[in-house]
This record gives sequence, C-alpha cells and structure tokens, in this order.
Amino acid sequence: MLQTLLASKDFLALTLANPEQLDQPLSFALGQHTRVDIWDTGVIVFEPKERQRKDIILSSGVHGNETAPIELCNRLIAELLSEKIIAKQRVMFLFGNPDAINNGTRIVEENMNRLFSGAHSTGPGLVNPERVRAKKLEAYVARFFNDSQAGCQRIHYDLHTAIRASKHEKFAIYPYTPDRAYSAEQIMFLAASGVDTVLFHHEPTTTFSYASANLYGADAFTIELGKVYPMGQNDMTRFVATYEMLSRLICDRPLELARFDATQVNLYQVCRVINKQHEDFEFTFADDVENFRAFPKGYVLARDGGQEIKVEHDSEAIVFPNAKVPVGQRTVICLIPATNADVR
Ligand SMILES: O=C(O)CCC(=O)N[C@@H](CCC(=O)O)C(=O)O
Ligand SMILES: [Zn+2]
Repeated sequence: MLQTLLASKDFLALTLANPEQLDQPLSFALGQHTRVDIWDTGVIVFEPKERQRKDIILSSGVHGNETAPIELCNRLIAELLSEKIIAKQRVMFLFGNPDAINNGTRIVEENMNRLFSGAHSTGPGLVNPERVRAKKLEAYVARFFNDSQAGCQRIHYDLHTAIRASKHEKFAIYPYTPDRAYSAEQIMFLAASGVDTVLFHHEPTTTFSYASANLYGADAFTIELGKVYPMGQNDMTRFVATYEMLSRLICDRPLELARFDATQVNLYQVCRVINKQHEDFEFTFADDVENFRAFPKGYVLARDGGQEIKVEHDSEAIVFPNAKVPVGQRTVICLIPATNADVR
C-alpha cells in the first residue's frame, strides 16, 4: 500500500480504494525535512521537522460530488509527496466522505456537514456511515489541534463547491464567532485566493468550520470554490490563485497580502436562515436563479405549509436555496450587506 502511494503520489486513489478504513496507520519520512503520518483513510498529516507558527487543516469532499477542491487538495498532497514543494507549516488534509466521493453524490445517507459539534451522536446516534465518519473526523481535528504549540495560529479551510451558479463565483462563510472581531488578514488572504465574497453567519451551526472556530479558536471557514462538476470535468485554471495562496501558506512563502479594504471585497451579513417546516415547502423562483440574487421587501420567496415567506428587509440576497432538504433543515440563507462588520 505504502509502495503504491510512494510511486503514484495519489493519496485520493488510496483513499477511494479503501473508503471505510485503512488496515493500519502509515508513517514515513520525506528526506530529512518532513514526517508524514496517515491516520486513517483520507487523513494525512505533514509535519515539518522545524515547526513554524501555523497549524493548517484543509478538508474537502465532506460532500462527495464537490470535486474541484478534492482535485486541488490531491494536487497539493502529490506535490508535497514528490517534494516539489516542502511544507514549512504543519498541515493535515482530510477527504471527508470517501463513500460519497466514490458515489459521485453529495451524501450517502445524511448531510455530513450538519453532523459536527457532536450532532453525529444525538437523536438516533451513530446509525449511518456519515455519522460514524463525522465522529472520527472530529477526533482527528482534536488530535491535530490539541498538539498545537503555544501561540500557534490554527487554520481550517473546509473546501466545498455550490450546487448552483453564483453571482460571486467563489465565496466563504465566516462561522458565528460573537467574541472575536473578524480577521482582516484572513479576509484579504481569501481575496488573494480569488474568494472575494464573505458571509458572516449570525448563529451557531453544526458545520465542520463552525466546530473548528468554536472549539479551537481556529480561523475557520466554509469556502465555496465555484459550482459542482463531476470529477475530472473542472476547469482547474479557475483555481490558480487559490492553489498559489494555499501553497504559499503551507510552504511559508510570503503571502504579500494587501491592506484590508472593504471596497475590494463583498461582505454580507446573514439576516436569517429559513428552515423547512413542512413537506410541501416550495420556492417561488426558478431552479436556475443564481446564488446572491436579491429580492425586494415583501417579495414572496417561498411557501411552507400554506404560509408565505416574504422578504423582510429592503432587499435580501439568497444563497444555497434547496427545497429538497429534510424537514427541519436549512432551505436557504438570506443576506443583507454587512455595513458595520467589526473587521480588524
Ligand atoms: O450549494 C448549496 O446549496 C450547498 C453548498 C454547501 O455544501 N454549502 C455548505 C455551507 C456550510 C456553511 O454554512 O458553513 C453546506 O450547506 O454544508
Ligand atoms: Zn458542500
């Protein structure tokens, strides 16, 4: 198994050939500079001999059909394994849901990105593969971040793609962190990566990025890198800036970030999340309406159990509309411009 990986440098292939687990953890050295530990299928850690100031997690494939970030991460892993680039920061890559990646579907049985912060074990408990895997992923994040040296910055970018097209092609969700100012440096890092739009969430969630922000004080984001396409059909030239900035981050090359300038980015505040109450929930707008389309006050966005759901602010933009979720889950996020965000 190790020989195959060392020859191919294809960690995704190893992961997808062993979607449930690996027989045993693997450990090896890259030259004199890096130790590599494979903790489980889809879980690989690069540890430079001389540790620097950042501990970085890059996760992808929490939704199995969101392939561009999976390809991007597999390329970074291959370049690290072949010593084309050398990690100067501690970095862990996670391929979240190998079964769903093999299936080419968002989920197998349940949306994994609603199962963090312990949600995997509430309600019916560990009854499906996504719940079992979410629990394991939480444990790997804890193991990784609990080994951070004092003063080390923790970073977690959970990489996704959106189901539909977006007015802002690449965007990030900043999890709810009521006790912290928003990081100007992180927002400018995202902008330099081609992610020029940030949504500030207004409440705790059970997403992967929220768990890392809340439990470990990490600079954590869900990052949407364009639209869903099948594996191998992504135009990877659209991710050149993202690849370049992640590579600089891992290798501790100069980030050369611009000073924070609110006019260079699109900042939105989440004003509400509409959850599905009844099976008959439906939107009034067409399936091909893109993310960030704005609707005026009073516009009927949806109907749910005979009730009309209307725009409450002068204008609200919508993101992630999806009527086909289970009752109780998010159908859409509504946004207003973030005019007073505390960015420092
Ligand atoms: O395009 C869509 O409808 C969903 C894309 C996606 O998977 N988004 C994440 C966002 C997580 C967050 O709010 O931080 C998700 O729904 O899990
Ligand atoms: Zn996703």
